[in-house]
Amino acid sequence: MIKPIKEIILAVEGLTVSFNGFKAVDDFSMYIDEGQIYVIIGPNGAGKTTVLDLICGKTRLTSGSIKFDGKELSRMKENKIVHAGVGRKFQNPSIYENLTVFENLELSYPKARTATGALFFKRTEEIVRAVENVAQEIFLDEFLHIQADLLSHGQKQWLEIGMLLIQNPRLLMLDEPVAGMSVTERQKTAQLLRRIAGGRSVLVIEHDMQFVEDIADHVTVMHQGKVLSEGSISKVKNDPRVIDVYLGH
Ligand SMILES: Nc1ncnc2c1ncn2[C@@H]1O[C@H](COP(=O)(O)OP(=O)(O)OP(=O)(O)O)[C@@H](O)[C@H]1O
Repeated sequence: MIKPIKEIILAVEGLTVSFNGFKAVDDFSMYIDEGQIYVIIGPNGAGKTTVLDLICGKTRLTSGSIKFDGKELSRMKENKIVHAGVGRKFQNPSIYENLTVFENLELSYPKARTATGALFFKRTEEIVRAVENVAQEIFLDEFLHIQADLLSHGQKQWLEIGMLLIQNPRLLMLDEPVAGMSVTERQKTAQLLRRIAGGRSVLVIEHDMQFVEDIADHVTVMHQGKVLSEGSISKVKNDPRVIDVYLGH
């Protein structure tokens, strides 16, 4: 059987940003396929988080282009980028600690957040079903009515992933999703991301190499704002330049 050619969902080309003359990201390019888990690794200060900031519109590029599903993102406002289908999770979970898991997910459901949606908001069958489905995906179906501050650190991270999933993004960007998690939680997160990636693309920044091995379809190593090496995990792991600047430390 001929393998179908995957569509590119995100094309980043020649991405450059300067902060007072310092190029944090320097002529960086990457292409993410539909359904792919794409991982960026590299030493501290390599420019990884800045790449996510540029894609989600938090930081404006100096030059280059960011095309998502054919649309140029670099001139769009942050909320328009979210609407276009790009979801981003930051390093620290930003959940509503005093609300339940159910309420956190419900609030993130797109229809519950529009101006009219908020005024005439009713807990419809559709919302309840969406919340329950996502809760099951993120291993929190038995915690729906627990207040979020009572969750473990790992469960809070999953809840925030769920709050993005319920918005049905086509590209999900996660900055160090397993930092501070137990080994079991890391394994479950890998399982979760593999399942998510069936229907959408996932861009992950991570330092935990075991986790990277468990999830990555493609690895790009960044160093000083540029691509140092890329390809399969086994290729980059054995690249002497990667060992020299990152893995050997
Ligand atoms: N808004 C900004 N203004 C000035 N310098 C910045 C800004 N954002 C990032 N930088 C600098 O750009 C460089 C890249 O930072 P970035 O956070 O992207 O690295 P990183 O690869 O994500 O590192 P880490 O693994 O530590 O998170 C750093 O030297 C940082 O100090």
